[in-house]
Amino acid sequence: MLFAVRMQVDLPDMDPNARRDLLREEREYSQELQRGGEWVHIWRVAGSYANISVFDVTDGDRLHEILWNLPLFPYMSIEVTPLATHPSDIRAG
Ligand SMILES: O=C(O)CC1=CCC(=O)O1
Repeated sequence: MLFAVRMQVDLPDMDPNARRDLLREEREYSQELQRGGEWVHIWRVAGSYANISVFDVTDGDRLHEILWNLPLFPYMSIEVTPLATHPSDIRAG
């Protein structure tokens, strides 16, 4: 199942080393899922500390598990949009 996910990040003031470590953990976690094929796209939302990502996962439970375990999850607002095939998509056959 494909899902589009918008993640808005709102980090509180924190120790600079803790912030650096947190962002490194987030990048490593995200890149591992990208290499595994479940995190298909990640795009920065221009002008905002947010991203729009596309996930290809078995079901909503798996997406929830991925999002819940994001190191930045406590500092994010997340919107999930399930995706379906568009009838005008020339690749859909
Ligand atoms: O910077 C962001 O948009 C938050 C984020 C999610 C995965 C990642 O590597 O950064």
